[in-house]
Amino acid sequence: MMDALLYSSLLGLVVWITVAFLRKQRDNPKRLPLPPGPSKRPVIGNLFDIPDDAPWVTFSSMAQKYGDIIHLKVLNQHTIIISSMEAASDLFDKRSAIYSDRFQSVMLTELMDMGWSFGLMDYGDMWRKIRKIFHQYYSASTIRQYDGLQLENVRVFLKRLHATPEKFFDHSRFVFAALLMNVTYGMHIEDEHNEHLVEAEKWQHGFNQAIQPGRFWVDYLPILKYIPAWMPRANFKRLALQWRQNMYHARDRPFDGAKADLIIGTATPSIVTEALESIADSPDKAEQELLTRYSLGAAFGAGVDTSAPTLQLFFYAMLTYPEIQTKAHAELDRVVGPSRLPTMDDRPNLPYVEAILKEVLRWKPVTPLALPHYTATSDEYRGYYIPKGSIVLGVSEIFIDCLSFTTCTEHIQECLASLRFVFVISLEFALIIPNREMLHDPVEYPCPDQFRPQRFLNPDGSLNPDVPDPSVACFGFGRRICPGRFLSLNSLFSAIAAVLHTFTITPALDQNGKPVEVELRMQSGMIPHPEPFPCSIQPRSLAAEALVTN
Ligand code: HEM
Repeated sequence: MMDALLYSSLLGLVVWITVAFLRKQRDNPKRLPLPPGPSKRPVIGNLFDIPDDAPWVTFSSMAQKYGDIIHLKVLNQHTIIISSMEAASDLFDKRSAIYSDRFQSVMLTELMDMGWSFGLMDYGDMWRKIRKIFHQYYSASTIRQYDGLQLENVRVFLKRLHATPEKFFDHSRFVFAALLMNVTYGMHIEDEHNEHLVEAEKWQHGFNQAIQPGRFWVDYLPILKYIPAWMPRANFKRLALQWRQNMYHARDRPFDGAKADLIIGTATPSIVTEALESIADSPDKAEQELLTRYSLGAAFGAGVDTSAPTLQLFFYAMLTYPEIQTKAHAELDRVVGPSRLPTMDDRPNLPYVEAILKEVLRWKPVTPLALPHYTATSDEYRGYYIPKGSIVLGVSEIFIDCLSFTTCTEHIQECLASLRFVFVISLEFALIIPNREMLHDPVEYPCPDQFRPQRFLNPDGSLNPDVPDPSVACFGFGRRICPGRFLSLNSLFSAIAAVLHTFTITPALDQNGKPVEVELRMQSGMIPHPEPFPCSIQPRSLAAEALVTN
C-alpha cells in the first residue's frame, strides 16, 4: 500500500516536472535568459524586495543598478519593470496586442468580485462593449451637457471652503464624489455621511490596497484563496468580504434607485436614466442593462481618487507660488469680473488658469505607475525572454526625485544624468508619445521640478500649442487611455477657476503669528495622495465672499 502511494507520488512528480519543462521549452524555445534583476531567494523570490510603501522608489533605484528592463519574481509571479522610453515604446506601443491586458489580481477580481470592472479586464470583446457604453456618456462631445451640474457642485464646494477652510482636503474630495454621483445617478449628496458615499469610499479604500502589486500574498499564491475567512491570519479574506459588500452597495444601490425612480416617473435625469431609456426597446435589454451597470460602476472609483489629489496639489502649488495666484486673480478679474463666477464659456478666455491646470497635472502626476499591465503571450525583447502572464510596470519616481533638487541647473544635470528615469512617468506614455513629450523632460519642460504655468504660454499670454500638453500624457495612452479624462479636465478647470476667483490661499499661521512652512509628503499607493497640510483660505474681497455665500 505504502509502495503504491510512493510510486504514484513519484510518477506524479515526474509528470509535473516533464509538463513544466515542455511548457518552458514551448514558450522559450531559444532558452533566452530573463531580464536582469536582484537575486531571488528560494521559493519566495523577490518578495521582500518590493516594499508596500512607495514601491516605485525601490524600482527606480533597482533600475539604476540593473538597467531599464528588470525582472522580479515573487513566488510564481513574474514582474517586469520598464524604465526607459525606448523599451516602453517598443513594448507598449509597437506590441500593444501583447501588452494591453491587465493583471488579474485574485484579491480584486475573485475575492472582491471586481471582474466586472472594465478598468481591470483583459483587452477583449467584453472590455470593448463596456468601454463603448462608458464613452457614450463621458466623451468630449457629451460632457458639456453636465456643465450646469458641475457649476452647482462647485458652488457647494466654495460654500464648504468658506465655512470650514481647514477641511479643504475633505472638500476637494467631496466635490468630485458628489459630482460623479450627481451626473451618473442623479443623486444629490448633502454631505460626507451619505450612506452611498460612505460605502463607495470604503470600497475605494479597499481597492487602493488591493491594486498595489505585492500587497496581498494571495495574488502570488492563489491557492490561499481557499483558506476559510475565520482562520487566524486570513485577514485578507475578511477584508475582501467587507470590501466586496461595500462595492455591491456602491455599484448597485444608486443604480437600482435611479432605475426604480424612472419606473415610477420621479427620476432626476442622469446618465443611468438616459442609458436605461435608450435600451428600453432593445431585444437584449437585460444584458445591456447589466453592461451599463458595470460600465457606470467604474466611474466613481476611477474618478474621485485621481481628481481629488490633483485638486489638493493645486492648493499646495498656490501656497508655494503666491505670485502665480496673483496673476491668475488679475486674469479672472479682467475676464469674469466681480459679479459672477467663471463658467465653462469663459474657459477659452482664461489661458493663465488653463496653464495652471496643465502645470498641476504635469508637476506631480497622481498616477505614477498608471495601472499594471499584463502580457497576453510570452515575448522576446532585446534577447530576453518575457514570460506570458508577467506584470509589466513603468517606474515614474523621477518626478519625486526631481522635487529634491533646488536649482534649475542642478536639476537639469541630475535629470540628464538619469534621463532614462525621466522617460517613465508612466509606462502608458510609451504607447504614443515620443521622448520629448515626457512630463519631466527637462528639454521640453525646463526646470521641470518648478511650478511654472507660463511654460505653456506665448509671450502675449495665449496658450502655446507647441508645448506638449501634459493632460494627454497623464491619462495614459493607446487602448487603455483614461475614458473619464474629458469630464475630469472640465471639472478640475471649473473648481480651480472658481477657487482662484473667490479665495486667496496663503500659509497658515502658527500660535506666534508666523507662517507655517509646509513640506509636501505623498502617501503611498498606486495613486499616491498628498498628505494633508495646513493653509489659510480666505475670501479675496467682500464681493467675492458675497459670490460664495449667496
Ligand atoms: C486627474 C484625474 C484622472 C487621472 C490622472 C486619470 C488617469 C488614468 C490613468 C493613468 C488610467 C490608466 C490608463 C492605462 O492603463 O493606460 C486611467 C484609467 C481609467 N480612468 Fe482615469 N484618470 C482621471 C480621472 C478619471 C475620471 C474622472 C474618470 C471617470 C469619470 C476616470 C475613469 C477611468 C476608467 C474607467 C479607466 C479604466 C480604462 C480602461 O482600463 O480601459 N478617470 N485613468
